[in-house]
Amino acid sequence: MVLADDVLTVDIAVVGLGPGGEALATRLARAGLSVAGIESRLVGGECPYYACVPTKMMIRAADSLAEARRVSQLAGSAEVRADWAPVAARLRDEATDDWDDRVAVDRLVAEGVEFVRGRAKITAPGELVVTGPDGDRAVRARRGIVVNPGTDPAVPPIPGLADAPVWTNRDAVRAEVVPESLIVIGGGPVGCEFAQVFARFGAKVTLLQSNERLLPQDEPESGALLAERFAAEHILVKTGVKITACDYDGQRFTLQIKGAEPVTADQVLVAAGRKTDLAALGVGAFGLDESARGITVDGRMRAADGLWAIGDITGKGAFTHMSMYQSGIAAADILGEDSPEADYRAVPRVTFTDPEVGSVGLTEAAAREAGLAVRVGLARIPESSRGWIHKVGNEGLIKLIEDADQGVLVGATSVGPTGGEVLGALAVAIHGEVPVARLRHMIYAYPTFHRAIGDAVNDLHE
Ligand SMILES: Cc1cc2nc3c(=O)[nH]c(=O)nc-3n(C[C@H](O)[C@H](O)[C@H](O)COP(=O)(O)OP(=O)(O)OC[C@H]3O[C@@H](n4cnc5c(N)ncnc54)[C@H](O)[C@@H]3O)c2cc1C
Ligand SMILES: NC(=O)c1ccc[n+]([C@@H]2O[C@H](COP(=O)([O-])OP(=O)(O)OC[C@H]3O[C@@H](n4cnc5c(N)ncnc54)[C@H](O)[C@@H]3O)[C@@H](O)[C@H]2O)c1
Repeated sequence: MVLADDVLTVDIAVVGLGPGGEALATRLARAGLSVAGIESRLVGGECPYYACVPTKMMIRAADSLAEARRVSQLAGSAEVRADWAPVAARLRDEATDDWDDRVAVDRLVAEGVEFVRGRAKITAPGELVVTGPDGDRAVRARRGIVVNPGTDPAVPPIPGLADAPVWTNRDAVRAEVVPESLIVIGGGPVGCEFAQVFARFGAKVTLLQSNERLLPQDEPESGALLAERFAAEHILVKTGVKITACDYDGQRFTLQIKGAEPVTADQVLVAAGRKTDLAALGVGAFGLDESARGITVDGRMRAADGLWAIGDITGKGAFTHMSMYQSGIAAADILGEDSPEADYRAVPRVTFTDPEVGSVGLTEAAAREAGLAVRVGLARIPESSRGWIHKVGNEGLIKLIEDADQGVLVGATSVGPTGGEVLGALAVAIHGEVPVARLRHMIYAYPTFHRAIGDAVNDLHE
């Protein structure tokens, strides 16, 4: 790298070090390129500090409480007293180093990446200005710029909401105590995961969802099943609601709801989706539309000549595994390596509620909308041998979507106690285009949860 006139000149600048950006900067530096890694908050991004890792630790703890509470129906008796303190300590000490990225920064620097702390704005192709704690720094990237800026929590434009001390996911993972009562706004993956965790730790939870169902990106059967479980755990779910105002009196929050009674709680958690800001990133310098929600990329992650984009911003699925997948493809393109282009036919996603909700590929509705000759197969986990043996906590299902013309699966859902793990087999079937006829003659181990896949295959019908 060359420093001239206070300009940091490198081969590649990586803006935003989420999971994919961090991996990409490291890989390019290892390959011998000079790389500037630019991060305004924490190296590693949302996933290790505010999202996947801390929330899954919370879920692990909450699930252990739920299992202990099931003892009375299976194995005697157990007295369970929830305590948030070990969870808060684990998130602070084990997961996030008290939300400190020193270890990650040192690792990056040891790999040869020039780390720049600050917010980058692209000013021209190959040129950026980074505004950091010590002022502005110019960066020139000779071969191009990779953006991995992720998203921020969106707070809906409800009067009074933005001014009140509501939580987003970034506050909820730092909670030192569980509120006595909690309103969760949003019934997507974030809202559902947090609602169940805090309810299992004793909060009286009300979940307000504008859509008619929970997890609207998934099959309707999944959301319905989750709603049943939430009801059994005394989580009050209201769907199809329109929140019209938020009042905060210094202690309690009251949300006004159109055509219904207001709801009051000690805390509000906003989990209503994510937002992006392409103007702040300056991608207009490459001729891109800065009012768009995301950045369109080709199969090699190219957004323009000298600009690559990876992660949530590409709109291909807001998951860490997507960020990492696209990171590998962009790296291969930059390094001139031979690599297949991106293939999004079998994108898996898992919401880690209990039961876990996993899905891959197309939903039934999406397959029909695409004009495919759809056949659907369904198997209920409680009706399977393993489900019956498992007894309490056995809710779940397998739903398969076949393209009958091709004789292959194009979509699948796996809900159940290990729904996310069972999903692996279905992702292989879709990704590998395994003929349904072959799946029908496969041997599924007895008595596993995944054996229900065989039942769903046998159920495939128009
Ligand atoms: C509560 C929650 C739970 C989740 N759980 C899961 C899960 O279990 N599994 C899963 O696969 N996914 C999960 N996700 C999604 C996952 O967190 C993201 O998909 C993942 O972090 C990948 O995002 P990314 O690579 O696009 O960028 P991010 O992780 O969002 O990182 C982007 C980084 O870029 C930085 N940045 C942005 N703009 C600039 C700029 N101009 N200059 C410098 N730096 C900048 C930001 O500070 C940030 O650190 C969850 C999300 C949430 C909110
Ligand atoms: N396990 C995982 O992989 C995981 C977990 C959490 C999040 N994520 C990813 O993070 C992203 C963000 O998740 P999310 O759940 O925040 O967003 P989302 O967009 O998936 O869901 C937000 C929900 O909030 C509802 N909503 C929006 N405005 C509302 C309002 N004013 N009142 C009531 N409800 C309202 C919507 O109907 C929607 O269902 C998703 O793309 C998801 O894939 C992944």
